[in-house]
Amino acid sequence: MFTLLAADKLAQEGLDFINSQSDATLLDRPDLVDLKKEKGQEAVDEEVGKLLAAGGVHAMAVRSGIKVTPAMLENPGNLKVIARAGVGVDNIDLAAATDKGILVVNTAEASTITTAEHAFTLMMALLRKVGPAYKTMSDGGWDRNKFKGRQLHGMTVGVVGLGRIGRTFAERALAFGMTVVGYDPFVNTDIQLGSHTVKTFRTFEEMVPHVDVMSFHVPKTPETTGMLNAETFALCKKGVYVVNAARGGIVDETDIVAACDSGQCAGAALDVFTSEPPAEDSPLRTHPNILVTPHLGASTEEAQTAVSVDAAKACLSYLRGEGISGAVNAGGVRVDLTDQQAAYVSLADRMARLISPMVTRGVSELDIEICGVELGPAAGTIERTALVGLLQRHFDTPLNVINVGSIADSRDIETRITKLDHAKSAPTQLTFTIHGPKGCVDDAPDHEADKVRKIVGRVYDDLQPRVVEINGYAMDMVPAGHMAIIQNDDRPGMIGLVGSEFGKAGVNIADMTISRRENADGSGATALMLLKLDEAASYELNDALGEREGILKIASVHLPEA
Ligand SMILES: NC(=O)C1=CN([C@@H]2O[C@H](COP(=O)(O)OP(=O)(O)OC[C@H]3O[C@@H](n4cnc5c(N)ncnc54)[C@H](O)[C@@H]3O)[C@@H](O)[C@H]2O)C=CC1
Ligand SMILES: O=C(O)C(=O)COP(=O)(O)O
Repeated sequence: MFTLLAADKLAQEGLDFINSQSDATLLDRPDLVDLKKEKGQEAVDEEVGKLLAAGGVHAMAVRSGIKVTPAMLENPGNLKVIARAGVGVDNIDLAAATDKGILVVNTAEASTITTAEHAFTLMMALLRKVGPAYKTMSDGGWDRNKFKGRQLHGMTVGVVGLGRIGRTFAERALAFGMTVVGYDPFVNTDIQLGSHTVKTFRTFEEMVPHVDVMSFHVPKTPETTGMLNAETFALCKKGVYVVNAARGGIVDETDIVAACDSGQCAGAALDVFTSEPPAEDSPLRTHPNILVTPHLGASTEEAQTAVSVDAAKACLSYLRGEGISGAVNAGGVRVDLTDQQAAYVSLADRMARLISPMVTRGVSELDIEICGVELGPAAGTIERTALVGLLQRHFDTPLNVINVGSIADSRDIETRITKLDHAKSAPTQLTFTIHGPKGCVDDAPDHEADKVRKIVGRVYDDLQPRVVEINGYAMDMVPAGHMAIIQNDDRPGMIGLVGSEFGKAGVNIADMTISRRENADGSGATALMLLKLDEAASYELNDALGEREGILKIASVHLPEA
């Protein structure tokens, strides 16, 4: 049974969806938003932190009403996924979630039109002074001269951020006869919207002198924070209009008041604020040329229903292992794999775990060679699964496919993937080559092949995983259950010696494969035994065997049953 904590005010339809699922229960806590307003975020951290630590929450859905902080996620219990029922994840500490292996998803598509419509509404209302005109009338007045506005048709609007909402806004502006230009550092050409070309500028500073109105549709990042400020205002046409329905602080809140006071800015419409709600005495609330709405961009029946249902579905689908949609912090990982791809992901896990005890000197590079085009879509998943299998033995922190990428990055462990097409000589297979710390070679490798750790695996038609080579020793064994890897001198009596040590310890050997590798200098050969055991080999047994003459290395692992 999965429990979803709705930690914000989510539309009923998403909650109903959870309640309609036989494997899910709902913990609906819209009061957390009020708790934040009354007692602050720390109180929310404590309350949610307690719920999570108790272990009964598997998924959590939020909007922008509360923050998801490192303190809240200190002990996340069984929390596996956080869904942002909406777009912006700036209220979620992604690094903390990633470190704890928690998937973060958003519902990016569902509120695009609604938010673009709100930004457009703000632009129209701003230029026609709808806000102050309404206020005058509701106060009993009537003034037709004071509220003369401006016409959109013929104006140039600069769209900052040409993603989903920016483009949707731009299409509407074009329909109103505006000239649309844009700035987005990740869009490198002019863009075509219907029969119109939207000219894009290479820098924000280059664009601003050309526009009568600008509208922001960018995420809040260090680069976008304060991008419209006193300096960039000075580059604008006098009397520019500004719309911000993206995030508070992208337009500097002090500088916009000053620009509205000086007339450099003819008016601003703001839906979002650095701190929400802004202070009661904030000049943003009362400035005659500033129109404000309380973060209503995504607030329509249609969008809220869609984001709530999408968030609920995304959580359950991930928890059930059916798929990942809208992942913000799990690049490349997929669970919607074909049977064959899934079998190779499982093989990657087994190969990495099997070789892991032989990786005693550390890892600087992992080369993954994927042979077989059909495995291409699973490459990211294979990569992360392999990293988890390789590193987990050496880490106390629980690793998984979500957090392993950032942990590997933080330790400068480089992964390279080579994808190869089939050739007669190379069947569908995975090869992992693990390099020790840079500049470090095996203490005294007897063989060139021992400078690195290398393992090759395949999956046959029966979808069973097979290991077919370890460091130049050819073999064919299903890696499953309790296993021991023993490297020894290739001379008579070694099998008996190994058998008798296991016998003495009362551990039954269920299966065994032995492979011989000639020494490079022709001085003889070594062998690798791969043993399947009915139970785990104890440390004492490994130690005793390791002491015996002719035994070069021994390692044991426990893998899932096949
Ligand atoms: N007011 C509200 O209620 C809502 C606000 N939003 C805000 O709108 C933002 C945009 O949403 P979408 O269009 O769905 O996201 P998106 O990811 O489709 O588009 C964002 C665009 O910004 C661009 N960008 C990134 N850094 C930039 C920079 N330094 N300068 C210029 N462009 C830059 C990206 O390349 C991308 O094309 C969200 O991040 C969110 O903060 C979203 C929904 C509702
Ligand atoms: O989706 C977004 O990014 C929004 O800003 C909407 O926020 P909300 O869910 O209405 O609190």
